[in-house]
Amino acid sequence: MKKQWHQLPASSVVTELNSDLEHGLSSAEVTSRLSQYGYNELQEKPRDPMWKKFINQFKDFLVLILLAASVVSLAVGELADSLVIITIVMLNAALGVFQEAKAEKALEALKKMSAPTSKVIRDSVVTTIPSRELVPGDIILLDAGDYIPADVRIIDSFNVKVQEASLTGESVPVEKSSEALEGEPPLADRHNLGFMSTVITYGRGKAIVVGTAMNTEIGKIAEMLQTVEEESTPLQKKLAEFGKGLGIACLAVCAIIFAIGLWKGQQDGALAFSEVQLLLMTSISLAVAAIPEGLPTVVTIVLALGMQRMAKKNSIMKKLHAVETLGSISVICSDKTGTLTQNQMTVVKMFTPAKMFTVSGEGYNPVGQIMRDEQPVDLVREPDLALLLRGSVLCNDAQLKSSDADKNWSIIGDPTEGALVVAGCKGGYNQPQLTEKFPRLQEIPFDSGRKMMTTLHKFDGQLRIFTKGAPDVLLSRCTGITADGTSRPLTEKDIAAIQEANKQMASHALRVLAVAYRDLDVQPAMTNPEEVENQLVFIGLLGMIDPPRIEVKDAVEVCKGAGIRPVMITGDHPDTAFAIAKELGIVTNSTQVLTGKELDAMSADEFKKAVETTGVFARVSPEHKVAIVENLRGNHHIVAMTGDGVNDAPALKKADIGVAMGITGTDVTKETADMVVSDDNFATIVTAVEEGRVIYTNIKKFVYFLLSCNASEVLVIFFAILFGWPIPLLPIQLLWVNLVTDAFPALALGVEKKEPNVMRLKPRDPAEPLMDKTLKIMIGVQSIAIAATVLGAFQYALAAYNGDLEIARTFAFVTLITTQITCAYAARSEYYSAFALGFFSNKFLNGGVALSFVLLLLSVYGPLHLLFKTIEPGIHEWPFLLAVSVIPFLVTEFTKWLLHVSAKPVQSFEVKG
Ligand SMILES: Nc1ncnc2c1ncn2[C@@H]1O[C@H](COP(=O)(O)OP(=O)(O)OP(=O)(O)O)[C@@H](O)[C@H]1O
Ligand SMILES: [Ca+2]
Repeated sequence: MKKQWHQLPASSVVTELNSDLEHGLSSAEVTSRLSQYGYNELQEKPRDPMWKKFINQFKDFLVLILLAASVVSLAVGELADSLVIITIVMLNAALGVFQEAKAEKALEALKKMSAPTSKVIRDSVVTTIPSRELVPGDIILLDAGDYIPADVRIIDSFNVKVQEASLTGESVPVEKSSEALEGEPPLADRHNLGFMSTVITYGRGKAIVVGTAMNTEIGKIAEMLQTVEEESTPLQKKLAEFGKGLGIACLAVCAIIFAIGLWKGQQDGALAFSEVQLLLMTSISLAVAAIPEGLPTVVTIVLALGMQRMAKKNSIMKKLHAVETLGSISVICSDKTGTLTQNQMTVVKMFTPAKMFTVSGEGYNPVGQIMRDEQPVDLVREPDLALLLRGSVLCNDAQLKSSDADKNWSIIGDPTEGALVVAGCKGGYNQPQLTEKFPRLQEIPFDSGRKMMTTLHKFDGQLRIFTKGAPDVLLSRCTGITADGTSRPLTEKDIAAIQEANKQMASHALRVLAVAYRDLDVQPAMTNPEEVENQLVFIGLLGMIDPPRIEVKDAVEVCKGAGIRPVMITGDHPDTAFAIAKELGIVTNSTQVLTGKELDAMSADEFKKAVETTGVFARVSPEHKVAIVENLRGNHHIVAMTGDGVNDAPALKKADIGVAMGITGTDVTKETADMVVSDDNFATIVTAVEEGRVIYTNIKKFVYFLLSCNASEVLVIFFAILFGWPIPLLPIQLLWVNLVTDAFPALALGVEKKEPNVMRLKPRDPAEPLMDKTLKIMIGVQSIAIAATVLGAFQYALAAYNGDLEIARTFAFVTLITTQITCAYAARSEYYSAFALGFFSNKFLNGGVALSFVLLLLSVYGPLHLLFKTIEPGIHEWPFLLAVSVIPFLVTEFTKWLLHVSAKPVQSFEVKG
């Protein structure tokens, strides 16, 4: 029998799969394998087909009644009427399907955007590709924090530990190795295999893909991945509930209208069957028109469109609800490195016992000089400096690259480490040569809890480890210090001098790393960092500059104006952090800085108070981040928290909005996060908050518009019946109004541009109801104004045209549509008048209004006017019709002005701390 992957040595697996450890697969080979094996994705359940979606639209009870009623009228001979009603209902359903499909598509597109990626060797180079493009035989690199993207056979493992709970249920990470195994151990014990969708929690390694897609262990179990239902957002839930209540109220009102109508009719003598029928159809049509059943779908569309806009501005929202929450954010906790700073490190200072050196040069370009007292140094005379450079180049996973022709230097890996490689180059140490001369035997990878990294080398015929890390941590592990090429015990005086040098660099905003070494007689296991990173000999310090991002300063300013407190959280030294935070305007005073140690010493109460006034948390570990989020939330803040490292996931999960970094972030943080910032930039988060606020107010706008339009329709019929007037609008006319105004102008309001004061208001309280007092007043005023105008026009026409009902209904019909579409302009802002916003600044609204107007003309002119039972208004009627159409708009604008004047002026909020 053919041997299984775990039974073969790694090298045989590579040969078996026709791959190459160094060069990986070629593009041509990948193409052919892709067509053979297909994409590396688990199958999803197919979505509902169009026709099913269409049918679903008719699940609404009322619509069914309406259809039934039309069929009945069809039977009794009202042919044209019933057909028109049925057609309108179909159009409505089609619109519903269209909206749903649009929402679905937008969500789909976003899901693709945040798809996982893998680092793979192809055509001899390391590239990052979407994991779905992996094929068997691909050589991939494994890193802590990544998902294993397919089933793989481990080739190299540097302490790779994998959490396989999703497959085996075992929550303790398993250590992986490359050794071949005998027999048929259970999955959980196949230590040389990695399984799709499990998480690397620690270490680094290399592996070869042996199975993809449904051909993986998880694929075998899952068979078919259920499409994850997008959970409704709080707003959608609120709206759905609200809509239900509104629906019941509408039904009640329509029933009352029907009852009053019957009663009034009875008083005027017996009602004819056709009159009862009209009354019934009117009540049902009114209910159908007035119940805003499409509201949740429109909200989804607006949210999804908003997500697409945000994606163009580098923030990828992973969950719909996050778009809403963004608008309420009151604290943004941000990493320093890369988010507030450029993450373009350059070593500018070096320190070896009692000596300070400066380094010239820019960025990753390895051209520059190491100087002391303005004189270039000779490394032969500075053995400690030479060792410092070699140690920092060897204990390093970054690589320096140049795209030869234009001498554009870049690094692969961690920028901090990249800076060290560059510094090494400036001192004449070429990294590849150095690593060949002193090969790495083992390593303990960096982690932000330990704040150190260690590698073991064969160094001039002996075993030597190099450790680099945060100076304060490293120094506490040192017992010796270098002294002109040899070493001696570390003294208190040495420590003071090192700390002084460290402080000096840090206060100039430099990030400082320390390097140390230790010689060993036997090769240690390197599994327990405590045992190895000990009794070290201090070599020196390297200070590197990481300039703040320029745009962040403005973003911080915007935050403060918007009642949002920016907070820096960093693993770096407090002095470095303070220097940068001060430059960015996050803090002004060093009393606003706290360290992880200080946090540890606090009582729960002190901690809770401290988070209110602290602008910088330095030297913190991922556990501190969790505690900071918890306390801020305990103080009723809505918190956004950024993270990139393996251990940041818990903090991201705890935050109201977890923000993962697109460039430096690990798979796990991206998976946990609600939002991924693709350019790692703090300013992008602020832009997203702004967008979140805009989206929320836009939703408010169209809810307001839709409800006041629908309410006005109910009021028109209600009062007409109450006063014993003829019914001013026919069922088909009501349904048509609903179709014409609900769809286009309302949607256009959902994509309004931002109002000038969005970022000058306080964050919205998430408990605040969508329908606040202002909105309720506005809906009341506007719907009454529309209803009064329509009824006025109806009565005027009755009087002016000798009680001709058809003319009067046409007047009511035209006025209802025109008043509603002019009111859409008033709905564009709660604060600003339509005149201030300008009438042409929302082209979608203008388009929607124009379309509505064309549909209106179609229903009063030409062949359709017969179906809608309207007369064709003449040139003499239009001046009146157009003049009255602006009345409700003006009334609304006036009310807005009154409310605006009486309300507190829009202001800037001073932020504590
Ligand atoms: N590759 C590395 N090797 C050794 N030590 C490192 C390495 N990277 C960082 N350090 C040290 O560990 C400390 C903490 O690093 P960590 O990545 O947790 O936070 P940070 O990058 O400084 O800040 P932020 O949390 O804002 O990104 C650093 O200040 C530095 O002293
Ligand atoms: Ca970091």
